[in-house]
Amino acid sequence: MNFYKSAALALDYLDKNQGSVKGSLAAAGIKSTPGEGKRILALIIETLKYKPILLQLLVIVPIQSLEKLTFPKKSSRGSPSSQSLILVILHDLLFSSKRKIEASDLWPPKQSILKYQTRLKAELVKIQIKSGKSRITDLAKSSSTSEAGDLIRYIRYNPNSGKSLQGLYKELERLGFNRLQEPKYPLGQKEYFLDTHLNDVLLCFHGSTNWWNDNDWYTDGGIILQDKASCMPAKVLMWDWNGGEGECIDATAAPGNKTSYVSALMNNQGKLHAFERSPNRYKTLTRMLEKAHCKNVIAQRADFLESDPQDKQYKKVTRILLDPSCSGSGIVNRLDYLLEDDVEESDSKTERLEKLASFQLQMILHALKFQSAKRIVYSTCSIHPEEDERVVTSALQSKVAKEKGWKLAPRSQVIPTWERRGREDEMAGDEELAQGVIRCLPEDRTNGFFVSCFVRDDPQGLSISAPIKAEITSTQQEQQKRKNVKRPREEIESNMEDVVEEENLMEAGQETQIDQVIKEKTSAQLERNKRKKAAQKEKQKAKKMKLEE
Ligand SMILES: C[S@@+](CC[C@H](N)C(=O)[O-])C[C@H]1O[C@@H](n2cnc3c(N)ncnc32)[C@H](O)[C@@H]1O
Repeated sequence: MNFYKSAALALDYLDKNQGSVKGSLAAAGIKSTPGEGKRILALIIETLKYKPILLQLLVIVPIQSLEKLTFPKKSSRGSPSSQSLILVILHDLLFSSKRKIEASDLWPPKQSILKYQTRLKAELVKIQIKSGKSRITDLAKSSSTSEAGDLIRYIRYNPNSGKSLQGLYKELERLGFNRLQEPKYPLGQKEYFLDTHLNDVLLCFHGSTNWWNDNDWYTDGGIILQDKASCMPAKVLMWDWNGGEGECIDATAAPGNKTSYVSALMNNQGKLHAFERSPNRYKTLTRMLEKAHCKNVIAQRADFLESDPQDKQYKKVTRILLDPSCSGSGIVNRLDYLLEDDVEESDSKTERLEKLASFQLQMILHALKFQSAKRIVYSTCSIHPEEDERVVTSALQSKVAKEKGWKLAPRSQVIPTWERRGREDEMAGDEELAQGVIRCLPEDRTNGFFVSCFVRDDPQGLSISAPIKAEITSTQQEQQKRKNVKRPREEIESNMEDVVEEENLMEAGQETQIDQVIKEKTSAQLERNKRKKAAQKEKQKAKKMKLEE
């Protein structure tokens, strides 16, 4: 295979699964000689360094739509996506030492791209001048979000504080800040703009800014430091909310940034039930809610899985936020994770992901049972499909989801203007489902993140079938059993604090309807693992035999 195609395939794999560059070659099924392998690796790493600039160029010169025949929207099986192929070829044309595409002049992708080379080079020079770089290769560094100039610090305005947004603008004016009407990257030290997806509440500043230190706006809870992606679940949850609708639950609340945002979107009125299981984190939650002036939150140190969905106190709950513990793989420092060799790690990593996925599914299935719920947002700060699309797909296929009429909200209700959507091939090839969910990656200037939203029309009008009734009555027994089960899990929470805690996951022999779904999923995953291990062993054996020859 042409080495551009191999590199593009590996890029596709990385975009979908993350992991190390080295691992991506093998995982994408790319066979190469050692020399070739090194060349492909170098091309992938270099392309990733320049990817934001290359994407910027492709907005100005949209090669894929200009050359649809060469670069189709859907690539054939075993071929790389057109975007990745364009990226690796463009890299060589614009940034490699020879500044040329190393392929036959008759190769159609080369011919198509060369048609635009004059324009591409001119636009690149414009970007270079605008960013004040003396050499084109310096653009690689400035495109990295690890450089403060391109990093954005997000500030959420908190209306619960009683302070006005106009007051915040005034304060910023006093401090010498200039509000821009449009996003700009990199931002100047004294510039800011309103985020285009959460425009009325999220302010974007230069990465090195820290004007809030010792400022009353921060100490009085008028602003909250919160990553953009972490604001999305609350925004999606409260879509089309009107105060008279009912109450809300935040099932996994600490440290509480999403809770306080939901509270603000409820105008600090009505009731928001917040669960937090860990005693220490519960303390943090209550401190945080106090600082954020939340008056409508009823916080309890309790396990959400032990709550009774039929309990009278939750009768009015129509919306549930579910942001459970996850691997935290979305919280990454750009390219660092790509360079590590993770072969040794992969087995325990898979196991850990499986445990997390089972727990996450269990949480969703429990939330789906709440009698009046009609909107449930499930989010993670993970970039692994195992914790994201696959968990959502399993939940949709569950008995409780089917019987209670749950489906996935359409894109129009889930921040439709956000471009990066779900991975279709991780959702049974269903484009509509994939469009309904949101993914964020560090190159979007956010943490890696995932947001999905389950909806149903009229929970009150649904008649509860006999098997579901039985499931409901067994819930309390399940809850009692769970209290005695010890389950290990590592957790990294959404705002960059690492927390390792022991927790109950599952214990053999306690089979409920929920556990059955989880078990099915887990055994399929274990089977896959077994096959992978056997293949690895075979490979090692073959290698050893070769050496002995
Ligand atoms: C990812 S963090 C939530 C972050 C939070 N939503 C925020 O934005 O600030 C997950 C939290 O859920 C809590 N948790 C995990 N399982 C739980 C359960 N079964 N019931 C209640 N809380 C749980 C963990 O202790 C942890 O504090």
